[in-house]
Amino acid sequence: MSYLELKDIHKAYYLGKQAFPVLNGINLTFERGEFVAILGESGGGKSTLMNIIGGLDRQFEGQVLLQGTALDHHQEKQMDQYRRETIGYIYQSYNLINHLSVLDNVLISLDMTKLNRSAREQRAKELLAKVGLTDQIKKYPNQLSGGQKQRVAIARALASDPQIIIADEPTGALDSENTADVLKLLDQIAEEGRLVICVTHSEDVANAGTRIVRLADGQITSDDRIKAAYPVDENRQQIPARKLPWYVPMSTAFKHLRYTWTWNLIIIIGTAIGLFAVMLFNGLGNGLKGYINQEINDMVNPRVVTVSRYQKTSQNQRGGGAQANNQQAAAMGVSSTTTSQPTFSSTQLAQLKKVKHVQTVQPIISASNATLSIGSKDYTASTLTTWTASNRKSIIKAGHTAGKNEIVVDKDTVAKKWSSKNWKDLVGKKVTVSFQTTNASGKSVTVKQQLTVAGITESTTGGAVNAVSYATMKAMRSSKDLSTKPTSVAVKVDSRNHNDAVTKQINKLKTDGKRTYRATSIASMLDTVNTYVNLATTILAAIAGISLLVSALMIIVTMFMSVSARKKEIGILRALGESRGDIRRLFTSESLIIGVISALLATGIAYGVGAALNKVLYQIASYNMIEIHLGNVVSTFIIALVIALLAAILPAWRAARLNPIDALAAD
Ligand SMILES: Nc1ncnc2c1ncn2[C@@H]1O[C@H](COP(=O)(O)OP(=O)(O)OP(=O)(O)O)[C@@H](O)[C@H]1O
Repeated sequence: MSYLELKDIHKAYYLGKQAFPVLNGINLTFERGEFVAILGESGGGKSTLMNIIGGLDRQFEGQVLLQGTALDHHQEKQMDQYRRETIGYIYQSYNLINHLSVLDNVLISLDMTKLNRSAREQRAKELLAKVGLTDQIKKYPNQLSGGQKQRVAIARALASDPQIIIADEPTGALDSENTADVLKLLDQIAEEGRLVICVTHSEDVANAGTRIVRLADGQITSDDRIKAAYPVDENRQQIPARKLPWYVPMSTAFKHLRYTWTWNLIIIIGTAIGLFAVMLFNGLGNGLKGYINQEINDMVNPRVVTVSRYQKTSQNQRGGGAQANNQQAAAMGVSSTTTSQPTFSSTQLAQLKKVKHVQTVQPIISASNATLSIGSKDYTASTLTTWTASNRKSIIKAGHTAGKNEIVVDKDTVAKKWSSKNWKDLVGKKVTVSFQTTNASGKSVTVKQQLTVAGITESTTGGAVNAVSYATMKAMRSSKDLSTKPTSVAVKVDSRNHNDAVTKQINKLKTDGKRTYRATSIASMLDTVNTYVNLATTILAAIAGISLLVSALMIIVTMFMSVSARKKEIGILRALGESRGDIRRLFTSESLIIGVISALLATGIAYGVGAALNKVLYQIASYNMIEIHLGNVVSTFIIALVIALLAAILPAWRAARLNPIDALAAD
């Protein structure tokens, strides 16, 4: 049984339906320790035969047997393994990978062995020393002479310790001195017990071997042994091979990106700009939400739920926006209720107090369209209410909260109208408050009382706040024999988190099977505001995201260009034994690396620009308007990776589908 046997190999190329036969029944046997020269005219089919032996060509008839077992050229994985474990290639045009250093060119083959990292590096260095290139290992192929390149190729062919070395015109591009060196190396390789098959059309080269096979018209015309084959040490252990680990294509991709960094930098910057815009808009959305929430919380206590008696009005039935406005106003403690509204009994106040998580229950009485007369001038307070826990003290911009026979008045609609410059001076002035209401028997009654201005309020969320203490309101109404029962109630909850639960609970309370209360909380208003801010932010981010489409297209174009420019590399890697999956991983990794670097750059820019904008905006709003959260960063990375992955699919697929022989023939 021969080590390698070719049985009746036929091969024809087709142009359309027309066949051009190249090999017409080749029968040959080879043994290890031989240095076989296949000699023939140019175009005689030598390279075609080598591609069949090397497991690159699958379109032929006949059999290739390795140690008596026929190879199945249609089993892609089996052929990948065969090339990886058994074959080492040396080409006339060297076929080194330009973006890898001399050492890396050799290591790329060693990555498919089970040697550990340091052993792989040691072997690569030893092989490079053997071919006389110890000083050149850090250079790149374009920094070497032709002879040096071919020696790197020889070291690479030997790296994975293959039993068969196929050399296709290895000296075709070399001068006589380098030719002699290369032939000597090939002879040494055969002497080590390997099978060297060298294609040539030079008699001199052929004579350097142990056997000459002549090929003409697609057939063997002679087969002469000129020297005895070298003995083979059967006990010699071959270095075990393995599939390429997943991280190697990634590191090769990184090396390629580094080698072609200028072009890639442009793509990365382009992609990063789109990602940055998305991140910044999201950050702005967070900032705006935070700002609005803070502003509202500064003015209204979010732990307060405002409760009025439930009335089934025509507005309720329509569920119109006016009701929502009333509810919001009520939530701010600025109830627009009128005296004709139902009031709360003490039992009902007690019932509310008993609701779980309720801390205090504060009654409110409001009056509509009160007139505030200061000196000879009249001002209108659309609502005069009683001060409760729902009002933040921080809305008082001058003076203090209203005590007995005191009032706090709105800055814009009262104090500033009184004096636009010296509005603070209104504190301490006397004001006559009057409003009309109806008594128990339905008669119109005017309530009028002189009060002192205790403070001036400013609220930007719920309109004007004109308020007296509950005791003052009660006294004013008692003087006219009017009811002093509350028209609404401010319910303070033990924690903000229980706000919703309490609101729901109160709304569920029933008397005789009918709903009793309508509870509204500032939290629901904040929810509405947040929904709108989220919507606006998402729209802005989505518009910015359109630029990411351009980024994706840029990555696709780059990847396609990269595949076209690196066809030869793909062919070389396939010849070394890399699978289609490895090639796909190589280009996908490259795209993913572009995505990750773009996302990193975008994050850096976003934080930088965000900080700069915050500096400016802080002067205006005293708030850091750009708040980029970790979640925004994570989602940016996810977006970048998804884009990169999608952009890589087609180019990587195309690269993996390339026929290795066509790829190797690329310029
Ligand atoms: N992909 C192909 N499609 C069509 N014909 C091809 C193809 N590849 C090679 N041929 C033809 O097959 C024949 C054998 O080519 P091959 O490259 O095997 O010859 P060779 O002996 O190696 O030549 P050289 O010494 O010039 O490299 C040539 O006539 C060539 O034109």
